[in-house]
Amino acid sequence: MAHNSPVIRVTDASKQFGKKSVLEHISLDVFPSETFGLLGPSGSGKTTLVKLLTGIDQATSGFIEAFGTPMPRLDILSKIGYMAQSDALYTELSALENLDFYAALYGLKGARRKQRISAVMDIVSLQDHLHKKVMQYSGGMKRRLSLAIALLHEPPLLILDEPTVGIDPLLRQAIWTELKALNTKGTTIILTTHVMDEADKCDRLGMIREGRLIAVDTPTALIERAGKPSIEEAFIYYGGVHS
Ligand SMILES: Nc1ncnc2c1ncn2[C@@H]1O[C@H](COP(=O)(O)OP(=O)(O)OP(=O)(O)O)[C@@H](O)[C@H]1O
Repeated sequence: MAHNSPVIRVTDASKQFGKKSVLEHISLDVFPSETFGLLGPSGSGKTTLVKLLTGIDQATSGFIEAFGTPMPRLDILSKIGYMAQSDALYTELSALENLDFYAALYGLKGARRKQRISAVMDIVSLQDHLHKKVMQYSGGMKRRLSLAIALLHEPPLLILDEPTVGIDPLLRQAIWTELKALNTKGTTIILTTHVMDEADKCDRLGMIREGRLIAVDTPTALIERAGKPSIEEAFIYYGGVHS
């Protein structure tokens, strides 16, 4: 892993909603070509943090930089592929019409647009459902289409909020193979997950508990430090079951 300039730098970032403190003093660097996983119990602040990274939301205090530029910045958005937890799809349109819409937003045209749409639909195994209306898609198919859209413009940074929820194990494995291939080509990936064998596939993990980043390291080092035999048990340990 090349530890040159970070793709993402979070410096002492906190986020409050009204009086409620959701993220507290988060500092974190994510480096080029890393797969960085954010792991933590439900409600711990993972989605809030990824929204700060994409510039969708702003920190109450502290700094977020992407590609060396303070966020939020509109021109940085083209470098980020974001897959939100709730799908941003037009359900009354077909998958192709959705893909065309996002391709136009990203400035993909002509043969290149066609080629990218075909490539991303292959990755998520939805080629046979290209012309189907999204309202006829299952929940898992919608997640896969959302992932396809995030990959469309080949962004150097992918931010994926629970990308494989509702996706069957075989396809999940295929998607991971693709994500790892993108990693090898230089794409940086930040994702949130609850799935333990996915956490294990990350180069590094950040464990969040009650809005605080309590541990950041490789899965192996986190397991060793917790003195537990598996990521699952280390997760429970860091998740606050220990006193
Ligand atoms: N817009 C908002 N206004 C008020 N509170 C919010 C808002 N967004 C999130 N929260 C609160 O912030 C906390 C963290 O939420 P967040 O969605 O970041 O957690 P999470 O770790 O992603 O959870 P999950 O794994 O269940 O998706 C929760 O208590 C949530 O209720």
